[in-house]
Formats: sequence, structure tokens, C-alpha cells
Amino acid sequence: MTMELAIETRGLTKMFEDKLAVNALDLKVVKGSIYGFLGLNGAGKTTTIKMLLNLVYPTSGEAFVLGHDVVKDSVKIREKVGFVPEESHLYDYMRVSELIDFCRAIYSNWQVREVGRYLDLFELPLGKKVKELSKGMKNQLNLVLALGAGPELVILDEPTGGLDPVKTRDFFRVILEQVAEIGQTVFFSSHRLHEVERVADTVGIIHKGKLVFSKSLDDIKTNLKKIRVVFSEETSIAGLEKMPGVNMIKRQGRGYILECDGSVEQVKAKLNELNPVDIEVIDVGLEDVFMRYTGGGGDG
Ligand SMILES: Nc1ncnc2c1ncn2[C@@H]1O[C@H](COP(=O)(O)OP(=O)(O)OP(=O)(O)O)[C@@H](O)[C@H]1O
Repeated sequence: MTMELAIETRGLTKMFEDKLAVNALDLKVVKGSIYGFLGLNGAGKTTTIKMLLNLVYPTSGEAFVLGHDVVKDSVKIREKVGFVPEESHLYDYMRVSELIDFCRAIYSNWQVREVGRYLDLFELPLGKKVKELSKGMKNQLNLVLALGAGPELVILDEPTGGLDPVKTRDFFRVILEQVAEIGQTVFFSSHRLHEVERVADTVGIIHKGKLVFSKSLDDIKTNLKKIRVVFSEETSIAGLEKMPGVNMIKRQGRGYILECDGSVEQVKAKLNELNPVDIEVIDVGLEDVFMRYTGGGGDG
């Protein structure tokens, strides 16, 4: 395992009876990154996260979190990782303030000042019992507790499901502040593309249990482009699909759309030799990438 990786999986696989939920996943999450793990409903996000936390046992393959084997060293991982689950598992009968005191007593590295700041920002009612909180409030409390322990890595499973847009913004502000201050790694699953585009620096897409895409957002912005080309008459661009960096060519009217990964200028120069009437380079957003790799579905 390379030291710079916070998470690494090799051929990680989970079968639930005859259902292949995660299929030979090779994931690499660099330390200090904010990694958005995207996928449609049922793609395998939660199962992957549960395997990283040893809540689900892999069928085959291996996984390391902060250099520790997820099966053999799960106790060490728990000490260093903050987890915000999709569904709250907090002690319902406790008051918010009691739960915070309880966690403060357990964790030696409890971040008193930060926790105070987050509680103020989220305006969580300290005197209320956990069971009296709304779903969004429970999400926020989960985040405060996860970050309060001062973890090296924070794993969040669809963390903003119950949050309104203002709270979602606050939620990620808190995470980004922490990352900027102490260089934490954040790994979060989501199907909200705009949220991921705004917050993450690296994106992975899981589809039917397979990791089908993983790149930095900078790389996407710089290298992934579409070229739309129009000709005045029927023109063949056969051979261009073999050019390095050309991912896909689609016909469109009297022209074509070419999807490129890098080498846009070279492809454009080749097309210009064919005297097009119009040629245009179009930026590719995360939504385009997501649609392409998941077959056009998604609720982001
Ligand atoms: N305990 C289980 N027993 C059987 N099948 C399961 C179990 N947990 C998950 N699955 C199946 O594994 C697949 C992956 O589920 P998973 O919960 O990992 O997806 P997900 O990407 O987190 O989805 P969502 O976005 O809807 O939360 C699904 O087909 C699901 O039905």
C-alpha cells in the first residue's frame, strides 16, 4: 500500500447470495482529497463503505484504510475514521448535550472548540432528545460527532439526504473548513451531481458494482471536451475514432460529436483539414460524464 493513499481496494467484491453488489473494485483515494463517490441507486456505494468499515465482510479482494487491512485491523481503523451513515444510529433516548458529553469522554482527541463552533452554526437544540430531532438535524449531529473525534479520514454515506439547501451548504462548509485546517481526507457517497461538483476534488463513479470512472475534477475540466463539427456535405471521418484521446464519435445531422479525453487541439486540427462549415469545442460537465458512464439514468 502506497503511503499517500487513505483508501485502497484491490479486487474488492461482495456477493449477497447471487447478487453481485460490488464487483472487483479497485479504488484509490489519495490522502488529503475530497472524494465524491457517485452512483445510481443500488450501484454498490453503501456496500463498499460498509466493507471499508468492516460492517460487511468482503466475498473476495482486499481493502486498506489509512494503511490498515479492513478485516484484520478494523479496530485501528475505527479509532482514526469518522463515519456519518445514511441512517442515524444515535442513542435516541439521550439529549443532544448528553450525547456530546458522552462522546467527549470516550475520545481522547475530542475537538472541544470545533464542536462548539459547529453546534452554533447548525443551531442544534442541546436540550432536546435525539428522537425529537428531524432527520436533517440528526445528520448534522452525526457530522458534529464524527468530526469531533478528530479523525484522519471522514467517510460519509449520502450525508445530505435530509438537509435543506442552506443546511447542505453549511454542512459542506464545515467539512471544507476542517479539511483546509487539518488536511483530513473526506470520502462521501452521493447522487447529487451539483453537490459533488461543488465540493469534491476527485470523483469516482460506481455502476453495477464496478468502478467505471475515477478522475480529478480539474482533469475533467481541462481534458474532457466535446467537439461538434458540421460539414456542408456528407463527409466521412473514418479513422478518427482510432486517434489517441478520441473516446466516442456520434453522428449528428450533417456532422458529428466527438468526445475527447486530452489531445483536443490535435483532433480539431485533423477535422479542420476536412473543411467543416462549423467546428466548436464544448466543455464537459460532471453531469455529461455521469450520464455517459451510467447509461443516462440518475436523479442528480
Ligand atoms: N444485505 C443485503 N442483502 C442482499 N442484497 C443487498 C444487501 N445490501 C445491499 N444489497 C444489494 O446490493 C446492491 C448494492 O446496494 P447498495 O446499498 O450498496 O447500493 P447504493 O449504491 O448504496 O444505493 P443507494 O444509492 O440506493 O443507497 C443492491 O442491488 C442491493 O439491493
